[in-house]
Amino acid sequence: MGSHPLPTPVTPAGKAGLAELLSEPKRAVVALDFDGTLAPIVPDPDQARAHPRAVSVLSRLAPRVGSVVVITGRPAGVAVRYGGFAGVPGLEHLVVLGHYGAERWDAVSGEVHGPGDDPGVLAVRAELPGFLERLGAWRETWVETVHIEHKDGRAVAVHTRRTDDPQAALDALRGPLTELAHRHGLIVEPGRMVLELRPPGMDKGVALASYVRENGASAALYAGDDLGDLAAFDAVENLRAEGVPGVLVCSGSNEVAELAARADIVVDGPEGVVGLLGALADALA
Ligand SMILES: O=P(O)(O)OC[C@H]1O[C@H](O[C@H]2O[C@H](CO)[C@@H](O)[C@H](O)[C@H]2O)[C@H](O)[C@@H](O)[C@@H]1O
Repeated sequence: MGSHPLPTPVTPAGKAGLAELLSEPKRAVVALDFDGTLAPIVPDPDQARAHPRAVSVLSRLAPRVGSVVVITGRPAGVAVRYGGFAGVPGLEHLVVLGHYGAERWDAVSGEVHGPGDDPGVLAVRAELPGFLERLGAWRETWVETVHIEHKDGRAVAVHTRRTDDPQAALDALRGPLTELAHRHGLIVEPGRMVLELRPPGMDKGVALASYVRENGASAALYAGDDLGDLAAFDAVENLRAEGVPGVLVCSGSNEVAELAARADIVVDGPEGVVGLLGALADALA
């Protein structure tokens, strides 16, 4: 047995979702965000790794449910690497949907499939250093410590976590980066101390709904921590309205309030998520 009891969802819809998952686990989809949910938030995005117990817990849970899928803003291959998800007994059927669902890795083939480079992203990539430089009023204060993350040719993320005042830097960058994104046909995806410029047309809600349908799932659980996960929360609520019960789990933090307000279960960050998944695996054993 794990050390965490299985929490009781606070809403009737969440209770119905968990009950369905427990009664027909082989028809359930368990969908999980990566950063902030399976992986603790760290200052350097390149140093993020799955929680030390995440892989072992997932490898216990995955054989007991219909499907486990990770849905992330990361490139799929990066999430697989930072998660340590490849070649793990028990995770032979794991799927990772990267770039908010635009890209797909599956453990069966070990291959990533997705669209190629986006011309708007390539243009932003070339323009961004000079663009930030021209915001000269900030140069001597925090712009030096803004971190640019190039996500293949599919997105560019501008991180402010390591600046002196991350929220102020984020607020100051939002307008200019939105103008830059729109000029190149992109959208701005806001997140935890990050503004990501990426192509429109896909989000975690579209990705989750189509994955649930593809698997003919009778129930879905989704766990996330950030604003990009709200679309997946919407998808679970839409699925419920269509008669597919679901559970909304918030990996809680002091940075994002929106998910906790809508969740059926709130746990304490990745440590709490791992505890919940372990309790679920125990309940299904
Ligand atoms: O969809 P996700 O898996 O949650 O990915 C969202 C973004 O996560 C990463 O940034 C966040 O995690 C970093 C590492 O802990 C942290 O430094 C940063 O402040 C967070 O915003 C990732 O770097 C982005 O590319 C993802 O889009």
